[in-house]
Amino acid sequence: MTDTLRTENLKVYYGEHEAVKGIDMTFAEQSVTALIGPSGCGKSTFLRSLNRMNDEIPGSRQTGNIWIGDKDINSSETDVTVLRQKIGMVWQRPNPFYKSIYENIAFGPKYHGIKNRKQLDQIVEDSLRKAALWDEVKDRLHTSALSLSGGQQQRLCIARALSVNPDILLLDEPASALDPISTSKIEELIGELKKSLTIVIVTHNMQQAARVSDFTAYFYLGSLMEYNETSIIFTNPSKPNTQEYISGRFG
Ligand SMILES: Nc1ncnc2c1ncn2[C@@H]1O[C@H](COP(=O)(O)OP(=O)(O)OP(=O)(O)O)[C@@H](O)[C@H]1O
Repeated sequence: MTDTLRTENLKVYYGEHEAVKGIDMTFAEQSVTALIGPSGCGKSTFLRSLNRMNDEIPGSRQTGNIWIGDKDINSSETDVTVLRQKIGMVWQRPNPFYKSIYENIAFGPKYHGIKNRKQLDQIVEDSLRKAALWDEVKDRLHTSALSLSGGQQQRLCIARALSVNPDILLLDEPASALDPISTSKIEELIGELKKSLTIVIVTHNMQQAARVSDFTAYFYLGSLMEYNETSIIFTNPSKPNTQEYISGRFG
């Protein structure tokens, strides 16, 4: 079990613009939570705040709290590198390093001090297996990661995040740039990974949210409008606005 991730009155600003307006959310462990809502409603901004990726955006600032257990991730005691090891992130476009498949996975563990070759080999194999990529790449580990297909590159990026043993994985539209077969592989993988991880996924694809998530949060204009079990959000939402969005009437 990991410590529960929770936000409390979280607000995120870009300059004067309040992009995320006071969100209180608790994420269920070993579950998938989908963040949905029309373009510009603050899903990605909220997601990025969860492992302090917004720190990298000039002009962005935040108020409120993000807790992991009883620790505030924005406290001055937080080591951001360790935080991002524990809360990994995968972006919309696969972004492997310009290195071999092996080195993409070994990079994080090496950075965190693992030097033993056998141990690294094992981590590389385990991570690629967990990301359902091992069988496809085991004979070409030392070729460039850029020689992989887009779908394979995205699973490589998931393997890279897994290599440092995270508790939480943040996925920002991880399959939106992929073909249907690669997309279903990623969805299957999410189903496997949630057995040991807490997953938060931003998606524009309503079928995907319904298929992969246990809980769904509907955002609108920077506010959290509705948050419940996915089966309830998709069959009996409490707000008309949620119903209109999920049935494709806007957004
Ligand atoms: N780097 C940035 N600088 C300034 N404003 C930004 C920045 N990133 C996002 N915003 C603004 O913050 C608001 C929320 O954007 P965000 O990307 O979080 O929404 P989103 O729901 O993820 O949208 P999409 O579904 O289109 O990706 C928008 O008004 C957007 O223009």
